[in-house]
Amino acid sequence: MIRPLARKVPATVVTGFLGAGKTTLVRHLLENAGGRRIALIVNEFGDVGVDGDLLASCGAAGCKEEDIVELANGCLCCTVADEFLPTMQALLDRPNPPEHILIETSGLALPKPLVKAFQWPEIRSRVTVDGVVAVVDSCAVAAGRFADTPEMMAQPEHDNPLEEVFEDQLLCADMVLLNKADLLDAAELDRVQAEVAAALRPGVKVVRTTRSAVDSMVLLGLSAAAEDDLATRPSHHDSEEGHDHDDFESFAVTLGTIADPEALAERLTAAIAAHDILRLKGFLAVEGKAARQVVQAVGARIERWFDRPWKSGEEKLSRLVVIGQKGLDRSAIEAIIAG
Ligand SMILES: Nc1nc2c(ncn2[C@@H]2O[C@H](COP(=O)(O)OP(=O)(O)OP(=O)(O)O)[C@@H](O)[C@H]2O)c(=O)[nH]1
Repeated sequence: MIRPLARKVPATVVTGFLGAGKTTLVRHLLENAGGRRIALIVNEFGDVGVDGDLLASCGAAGCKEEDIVELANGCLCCTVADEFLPTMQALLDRPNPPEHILIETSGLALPKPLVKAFQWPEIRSRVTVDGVVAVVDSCAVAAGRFADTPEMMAQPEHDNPLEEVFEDQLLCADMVLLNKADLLDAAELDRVQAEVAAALRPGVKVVRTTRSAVDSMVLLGLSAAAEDDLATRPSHHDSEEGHDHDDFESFAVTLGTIADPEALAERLTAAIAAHDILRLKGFLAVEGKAARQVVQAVGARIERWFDRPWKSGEEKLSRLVVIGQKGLDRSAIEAIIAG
């Protein structure tokens, strides 16, 4: 009897700048998996694993803790050989392998080196990149977050690290979500769409979303085989062997139990306004509360909610990760946050 060739396991790479809505998308996909067994690989910038932790506690039927793998050591696009390939192999070798693999990259990762890793002989015959999905913070684009400042324009050969990362993510995409559509009006969204479309390969589908809500059947079935057409996906870093993230930095702020979370939120707002903080996120232990509070800040916008009770034996600590471009004044930011 001739056995049919085993179908390759599709993998979706979720890219997008810091705070665009990648974890929100992953959660939406897991909640709408339609019974599919999905494994998730999460990589974050900064040493506090907020995304994986949030997903592990989301309680969605398609989201089992053992199916979430966190790759914490640095950037996924730079550690493919040491971290990513063994992780993929281990997932594929499971007695009950996943039917789809989702990879949430850090907001500062370049997707192309990761897609390239799918050409490695060890995994090439077993898994394919079904699609690269770029989540865009439409609000940040509208605010000119990725555009050159007049000072940058004044320099003849200027680099804008934010713009380069953002463009690399768009240039590699098979599908783009113009997310946070709820925060803009139609005319602003039209402008954002025109700006984003200029950086896309021909034929890439653009969808406007709020809270990354998109049809999971469409998004998890793009059949792009992206590893086979890398030449059509240019990158600012094509001529480099690897790339580093020297342009960006992060640090964690650890606080005890917070008596007045409102006052802390005001101090966070003040710190974000006074310093160029791109992203701030983490968990708070609030005095008198059995549940931990999630803090999510992207630019000036801060969201907070209680997600789950502290587990017994878990250290009740408040930890926030702060991410920005190189040169953040850590002690000044810590002083504002500490109050
Ligand atoms: N108003 C609004 N907020 C959104 C939307 N999508 C996500 N958010 C919020 O934006 C913040 C960041 O969302 P995440 O999904 O964590 O973003 P991310 O891309 O995973 O962030 P990093 O992993 O840190 O790069 C959270 O506070 C979300 O609740 C949206 O469509 N509209």
